[in-house]
Amino acid sequence: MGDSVPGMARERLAELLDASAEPAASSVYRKLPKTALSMKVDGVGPLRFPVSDEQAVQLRGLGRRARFGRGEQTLTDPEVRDTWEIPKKLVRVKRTEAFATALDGMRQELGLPPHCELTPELHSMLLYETGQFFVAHQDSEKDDAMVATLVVTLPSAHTGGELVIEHQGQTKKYRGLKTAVSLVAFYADCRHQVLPVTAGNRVTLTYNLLLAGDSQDAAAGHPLVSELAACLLTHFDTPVVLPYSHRRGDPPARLAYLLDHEYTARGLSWSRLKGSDATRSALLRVAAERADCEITLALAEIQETWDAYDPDEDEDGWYGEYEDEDPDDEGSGSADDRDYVLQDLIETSTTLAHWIGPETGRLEDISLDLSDAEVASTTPTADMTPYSSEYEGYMGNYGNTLDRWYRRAALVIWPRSQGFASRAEASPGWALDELKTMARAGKSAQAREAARSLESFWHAAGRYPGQTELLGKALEAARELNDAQIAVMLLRPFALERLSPGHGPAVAGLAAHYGGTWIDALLHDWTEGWRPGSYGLAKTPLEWLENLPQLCAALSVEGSPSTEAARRIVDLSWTMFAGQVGPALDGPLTSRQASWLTALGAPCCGIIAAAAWLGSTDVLKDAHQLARTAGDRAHVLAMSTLRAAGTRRAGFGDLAVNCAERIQASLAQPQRAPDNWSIALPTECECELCEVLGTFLRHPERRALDWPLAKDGRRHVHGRIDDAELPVRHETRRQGRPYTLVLTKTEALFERERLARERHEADLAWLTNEWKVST
Ligand SMILES: O=C(O)CCC(=O)C(=O)O
Ligand SMILES: [Fe+2]
Repeated sequence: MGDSVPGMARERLAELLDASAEPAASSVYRKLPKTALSMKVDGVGPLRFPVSDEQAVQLRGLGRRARFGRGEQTLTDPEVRDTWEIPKKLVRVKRTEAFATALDGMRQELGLPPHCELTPELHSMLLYETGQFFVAHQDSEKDDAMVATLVVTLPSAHTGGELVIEHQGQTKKYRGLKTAVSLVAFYADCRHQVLPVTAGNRVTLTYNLLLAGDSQDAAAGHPLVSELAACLLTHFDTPVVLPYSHRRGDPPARLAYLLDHEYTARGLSWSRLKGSDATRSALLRVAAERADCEITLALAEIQETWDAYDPDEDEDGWYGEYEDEDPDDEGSGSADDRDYVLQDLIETSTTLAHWIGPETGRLEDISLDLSDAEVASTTPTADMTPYSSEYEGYMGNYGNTLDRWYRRAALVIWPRSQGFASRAEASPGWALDELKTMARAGKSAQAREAARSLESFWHAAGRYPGQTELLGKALEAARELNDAQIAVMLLRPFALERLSPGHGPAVAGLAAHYGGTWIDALLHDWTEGWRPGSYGLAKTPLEWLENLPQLCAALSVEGSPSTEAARRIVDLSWTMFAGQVGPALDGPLTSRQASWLTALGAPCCGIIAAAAWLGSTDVLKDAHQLARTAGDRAHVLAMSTLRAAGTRRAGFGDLAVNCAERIQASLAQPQRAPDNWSIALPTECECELCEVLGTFLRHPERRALDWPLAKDGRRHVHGRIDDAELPVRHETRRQGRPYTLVLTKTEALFERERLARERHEADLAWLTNEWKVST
């Protein structure tokens, strides 16, 4: 089977389930000789077939107006139901073998498996005289086992009185006979009615048909089961074709078969599956069992991205030229999802978000991304109704796209032999607990083998939600498994910035157990994402750096390898921080730079405090070096670091002194003369335009410049002024060709310098008070 075509088994399975969904028939008919049944009614005696007018009159004498149910009530209303009901206790029916045989044939035609049996339970005997009827209704299921109704029409001369049965838009009509018994059985969800009798009398017996045998077992004998099981075996035995290559990978780890009805997380349960889902699930459960697989119910989040367009959109409207000052029009449409024309499906992503825990039987949150090779469905997702959608105008990568989000229930199936790995991928926290429990119970070899089975996907563990808790569990399991290699495998996917002070004792324990070299290698792996080119100073590491002192304190067990680990963590943190910040300290201070550097104060303070506490002199030396970098940016960083530290503290002394000196030097500079309008342009560009701009800006008296300049030139000059946040207003006078760029120096030039002096004075006073810096 290893060389089957990938994906074929999945498609076949979906086709088979498509065919299975509809029972062979929803109502079935049999005609029997009048000898198939004999009856006696107390007060009338044995009935003779066809039922004569005289016996009909006698029956009517015993009858009472038939009731019908509506909600909780039982009512009589001749507008709804006009028929006589003969009290059941007066009625004796004897059914022959022929009757039983007919019923078994009907069972089969209704699509119920052979090991199941339909047991008729007499519900009522009814007499419809000329003109009587029963309007359309659905029978209530009076018994949990009731699946259908059987109507037996006794032989009698009559016209009209047809039994009309509807199901899924189809209508069937059955009529009674004068000389034979007719049987009609129909599923309980069929609507049906009795048309008015136009002549004679119609006499019927109605039965509840009870299904014996488990409804899940009901699928056991189904002819499709063995083929479905074969599809599963092939699916789990056929290597997938890897995307973007023609190489074969491993066979799929699981199969998720998407169901057709909607379910809420709360409403998801085997016993409440709707319509065709119930039939298909019952079949797949039996097939999974036969193929030695495990199966559970899950909820999937699906996102489809379609290449789409809006038929109403005027094409020029999107791409028309616009002047540089005009705001860029947002391309997102607001029209209804169904107004767009779908072209190609670009991408689908399917994630399982919840499932019924295979062991607990309770709904659990999980997060498992499925590959296309792991998903099958009979109804394509595009035929369902999305719960949300979003249209995006031209973005560069594709043309216009329409994203749609759906929620679908799914049956998730995996080979029992891979049960641990398969479940671990969906809920890694469960897996880690399980490993710990196994190891603690003395089943070390088994636990290690189970842990090794995670290797192929465990690298993704660092992306699961709830990292702090998960890392805590991984640290525990890594210790219990008592195997240095497996421990690294379990821990490697996490990142250093996931480590919180709460993890300290566990890490200290691991370092003591597996040794300094081991923990060093792990820390190296954990900072993979910190190296240049990975990502900038994202939010999490910044906050994490603030808490470094607490983490180091938690790690520092006297003279143990974990104190070394703490030092190493501080080293790595400083290298990352300095690598990111150092090169950015050069250049003018804009408001954007200032707020970025201000936010870096607390993280920088975290590193210095931790380094001071651990006595990491190299880090401290380096930090002070960085803070002494020339320019306003380094000063802002140094000041905000001191502000974060709050008051005089070990490790920060040099920094405070250095800041104070810098401020004093700045305040010693003469103030700007009130008529000096000279502004420096940062030297970043040496083009001709910037030369003109620079000359104008430097000029101590000139305040305004009228500059005829074409669009591209104007845009460049705007850019320079805005980027450096210069106190210069720029406007375009739209007259003549080219337009004229009008530049005007503003009063902000003086105001800013005044504010800067004030800030310096305040900072100096604070440094003198809090840090005891002598001035
Ligand atoms: O008399 C019949 O044919 C059907 C009666 C019926 O629908 C009922 O009793 O619910
Ligand atoms: Fe009925």
